Amino acid sequence: MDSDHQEMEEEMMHQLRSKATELLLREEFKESVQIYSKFITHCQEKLSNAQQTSDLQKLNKSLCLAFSNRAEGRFRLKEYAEAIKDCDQALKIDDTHFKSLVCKGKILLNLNKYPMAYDCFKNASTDSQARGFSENLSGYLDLCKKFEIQSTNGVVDVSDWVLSGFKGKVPEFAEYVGPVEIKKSDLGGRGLFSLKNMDMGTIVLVTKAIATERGILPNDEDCNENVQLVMWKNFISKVMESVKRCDHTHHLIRTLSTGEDENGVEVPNISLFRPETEETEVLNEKFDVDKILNILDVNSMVEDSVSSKILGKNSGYYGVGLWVLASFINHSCVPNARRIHIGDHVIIFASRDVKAGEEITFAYFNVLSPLNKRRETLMNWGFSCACKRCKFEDEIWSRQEPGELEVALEKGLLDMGSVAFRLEEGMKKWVVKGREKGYLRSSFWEAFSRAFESEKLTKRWGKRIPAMEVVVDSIVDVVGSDEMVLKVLVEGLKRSGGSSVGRTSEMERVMKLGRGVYGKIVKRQALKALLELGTRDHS
Ligand SMILES: C[S@@+](CC[C@H](N)C(=O)[O-])C[C@H]1O[C@@H](n2cnc3c(N)ncnc32)[C@H](O)[C@@H]1O
Repeated sequence: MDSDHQEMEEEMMHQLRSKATELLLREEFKESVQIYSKFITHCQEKLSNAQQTSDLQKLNKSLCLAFSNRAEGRFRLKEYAEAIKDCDQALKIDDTHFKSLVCKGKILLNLNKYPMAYDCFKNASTDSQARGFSENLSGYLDLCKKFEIQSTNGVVDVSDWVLSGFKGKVPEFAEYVGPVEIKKSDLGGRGLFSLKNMDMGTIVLVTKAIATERGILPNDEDCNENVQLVMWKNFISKVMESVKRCDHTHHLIRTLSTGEDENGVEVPNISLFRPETEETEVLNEKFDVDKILNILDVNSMVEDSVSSKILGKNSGYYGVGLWVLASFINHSCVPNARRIHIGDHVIIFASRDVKAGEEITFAYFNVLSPLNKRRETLMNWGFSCACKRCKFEDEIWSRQEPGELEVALEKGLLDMGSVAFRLEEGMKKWVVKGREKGYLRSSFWEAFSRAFESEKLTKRWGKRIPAMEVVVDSIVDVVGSDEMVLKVLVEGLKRSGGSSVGRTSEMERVMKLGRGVYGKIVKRQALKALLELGTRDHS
């Protein structure tokens, strides 16, 4: 090659490298990655023809840096698998390359590979460049350790964030999969089952969304619908992007139900979802848009009311997302778990004591409502509920009176104390006993709550219907803790004043219920703050 040609080529490589770096700094990652790819191809060609050791060294150095920078660009584009490959290429040239070690650490942290990420940051920290590094390496090392512990014991504590009034960065969590397995469920398709006894508030799993879309909904109903539609479209695009970017995400999403042939579906092994599991390479799974749309239809979740109304968010807030493992949890009108959304994570926890072998379920909607109302709501979900409460109530509703009471409740035909009283009398006649009383009291909770909240109704019906504590305990025993029940209890406690002995036990009941509503994510003081916010917000 003549020297003119060589000079021209060197100039062209110099231009490419400068442009790619400039684009990276300007955070135009897609374009930067494209130009780095061109540069890398040229560099590799030159390398294969290079003879002199000094040329080889110079080219290898440039190539190493280019791989490392392309990895950074791909990392920022969330193309994690490709970004890791680039880091490995750079580290093959120089196994102590500082930038590549840090970048690989950050990618592994995002992929929930905490011990491997720790090793990368540890190796990087021994490099002389570590001292001048703007990002805090020891912070990353601490985070890896913290997440590793969290991913094994499932302990999450957001007390400081709650007590600060939700100021600062929204907490981040490690992925955690508790003692659970996926099995066929009597409710429909597959479900998540507990392998151990868990007490109220115990965290079952913590998992990050594949994608979310959030916004504030306007008050106007028509506008509101349009905004929701746009958000839904954006959400779908985000999911599709994630699927295209990552084969593993695609593979996980494809394990979810499309709503068809629920009984013929495969039961995936829970280890597929554990953060410590090595990802097996899944190649060439067909990208089927219709299938993914069906999956999103069945499995997307709207962020629930407690999280959206209380945890530092505005009213009118609306969030939709896809959390893959949580999507295996079936609905039940006798749920034993609840969810709370913080940032992109969903935390699932027991809302009452759960026995080993029990299916973990949560309520997809408000189950403190009567049978026909629940059925109406379920029409939007496209399935009919096969839970034991629905089966039991189906039989009870075959009599005339429960249906009439439901209409009276809905249309306000009777005063609410009267509805509660008639229900209690009816339960004697229909020989409803034990926990099943809790089913029906849950169905007519609105009548009870309004009777307990009104001085006039309490005066009139107080002696003829069971005490608030009795009703609350029987409801919590079957449907777990619920924020609406909690609110009535807290308000009652505030109203009553009562003797200090009585107050202590009532306070304990409130705190226990609070544990079931918020889970073990906060210590006592922060739980009290949440209880205060919860009652203010729902009033
Ligand atoms: C988010 S998925 C839950 C996991 C699903 N069973 C699976 O196998 O992937 C929701 C679907 O599960 C089924 N399902 C959930 N709860 C149910 C219930 N209580 N009764 C009947 N089917 C239920 C319905 O088909 C529903 O569309």
